[in-house]
Amino acid sequence: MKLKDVLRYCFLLESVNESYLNKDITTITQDTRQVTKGSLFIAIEGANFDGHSLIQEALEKGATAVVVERRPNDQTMPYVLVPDTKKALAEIANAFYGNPSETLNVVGVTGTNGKTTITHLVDQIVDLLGHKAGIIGTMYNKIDDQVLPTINTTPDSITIQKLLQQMNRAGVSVSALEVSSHGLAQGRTWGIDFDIAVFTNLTQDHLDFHGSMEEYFLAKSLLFSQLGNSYTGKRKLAVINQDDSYGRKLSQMTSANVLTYGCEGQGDLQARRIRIDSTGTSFNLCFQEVSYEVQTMLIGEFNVYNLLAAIGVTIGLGYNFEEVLEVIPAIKPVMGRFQLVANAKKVAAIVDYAHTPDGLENVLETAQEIATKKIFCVVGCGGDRDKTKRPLMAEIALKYATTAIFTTDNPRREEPMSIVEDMIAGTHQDNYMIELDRKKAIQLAMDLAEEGDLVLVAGKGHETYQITGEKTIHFDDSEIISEYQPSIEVR
Ligand SMILES: CC(=O)N[C@H]1[C@@H](OP(=O)(O)OP(=O)(O)OC[C@H]2O[C@@H](n3ccc(=O)[nH]c3=O)[C@H](O)[C@@H]2O)O[C@H](CO)[C@@H](O)[C@@H]1O[C@H](C)C(=O)N[C@@H](C)C(=O)N[C@H](CCC(=O)O)C(=O)O
Ligand SMILES: Nc1ncnc2c1ncn2[C@@H]1O[C@H](COP(=O)(O)OP(=O)(O)OP(=O)(O)O)[C@@H](O)[C@H]1O
Ligand SMILES: N[C@H](CCC[C@H](N)C(=O)O)C(=O)O
Ligand SMILES: [Mg+2]
Repeated sequence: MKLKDVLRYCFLLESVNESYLNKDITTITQDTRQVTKGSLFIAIEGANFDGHSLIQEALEKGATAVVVERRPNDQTMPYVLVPDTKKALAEIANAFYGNPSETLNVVGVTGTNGKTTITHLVDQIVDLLGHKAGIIGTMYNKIDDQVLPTINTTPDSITIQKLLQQMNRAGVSVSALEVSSHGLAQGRTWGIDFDIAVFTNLTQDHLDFHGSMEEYFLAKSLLFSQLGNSYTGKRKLAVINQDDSYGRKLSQMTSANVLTYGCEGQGDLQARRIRIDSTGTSFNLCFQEVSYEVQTMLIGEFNVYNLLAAIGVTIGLGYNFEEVLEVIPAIKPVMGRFQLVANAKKVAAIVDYAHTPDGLENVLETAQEIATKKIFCVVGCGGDRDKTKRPLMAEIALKYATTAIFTTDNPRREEPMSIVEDMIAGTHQDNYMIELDRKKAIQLAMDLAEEGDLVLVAGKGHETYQITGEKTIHFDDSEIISEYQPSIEVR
């Protein structure tokens, strides 16, 4: 593709001369390590590196031109000056991969908790109705049945646009994207023509990155500014949790049409009479003054919210409402989200990805509804992440659990014991134990649990690894539970 075509969606402050604009671009990249002959290199200022300091290296490796937001000292080099290279990266990726979101139905899901669950619910509904779906998110990226590994929940713009192009080529009709606040703040989703945007909730997380809840909310709200309105010919819909105060604010802020949902008596889609047991959840769904009985294998009120959001998305997609309701009982729970794991002790053992105060509270509330006796909660907090959520998570564990066992999550570059110390700092309760070895902590909870008790292992859900320092080892909470053998003697 010619450079001028690659740049067609960009706002250029200064461009290289005509002869360069007609040169062929073989690849686009923001990483000098991936530059080959004919690449277009886009300089990004990141947390560790400033790509602008690497433009000479990119040219030496054969880049045809570089895209910058600061004019280089050597103005004879082939450069393109733009106001914002992160935005330009997204626009360039969009052009290079053929503007795939124009033809795909793209659903963006944002909020503190529920993104992975909702994208998987949408994926399953679309699939059960006989269409092809794709996912970009925390656990993996998925193009119809093809599963690809991922690093970020919301990848960089080039990866996203490439995946969307592959989805288009594979005949996917609906692509469900998890849109993280980091992704929004770093402009990874600019250039995507979203059709539907979902807001789940906003509670404390990532304050290390955003600084305050206001900034965090502002980042989340960018998805809804980007959604635009319906005057472009495409149907645009914002699906918003009406029970969340930030959700109510967003409804006022977006220029798109809004469909609200909730469980507290407000919203276009409402769940009433929610009943929860260890096999699933049932509720009455009220929509346009008609009430429908819904049954799902998913457990917990928080999952009712997730299901309402997914149903809202299908309304936005124009699917037949009754047909959607018919497939709901067939939807399978999402891996690592209130996942019941069979075990030799025959106790209710649950693995869940709750890694925020609100997530943990929701899950423990649900646990309380199905537990008949004691609750043991194994939980830790991630290293190199928001420290202020640590004591809040410990407090919640201590409030709901008979005994909490504090352990490691992914300590990353932090000292495991100091993370636990942050968790218990200030607590006056003593119903906890500390076992830093997560495997031993899970086994300890299983040892202590008796018939009728419940063990909740929180924080890592589907993860199959543990990161300590620079080392990543295989680690799987559910594997430890299912392989657990009761010892004769209780430790
Ligand atoms: C702090 C953060 O968000 N970092 C993200 C960011 O990387 P960065 O800013 O550190 O980049 P950098 O290393 O400073 O490099 C700057 C630029 O120089 C380039 N470079 C660098 C070195 C070199 O030799 N040559 C070169 O060209 C890089 O390619 C880059 O373009 O941009 C990268 C590309 O988009 C991301 O992969 C990376 O995510 C890291 C891995 C990460 O852990 N991020 C987490 C915090 C995150 O984003 N999490 C959210 C989910 C959160 C949630 O639960 O909601 C997510 O969406 O994953
Ligand atoms: N709607 C919800 N409201 C509150 N808590 C929820 C909700 N849905 C899920 N949770 C809790 O949050 C955890 C994470 O859920 P999920 O993976 O769907 O969220 P996410 O937004 O994708 O998280 P991440 O930001 O890590 O990608 C679940 O394991 C559960 O404990
Ligand atoms: N997307 C979240 C996931 C946290 C999961 C938890 N297990 C941890 O490692 O802290 C984050 O990166 O903050
Ligand atoms: Mg997720």
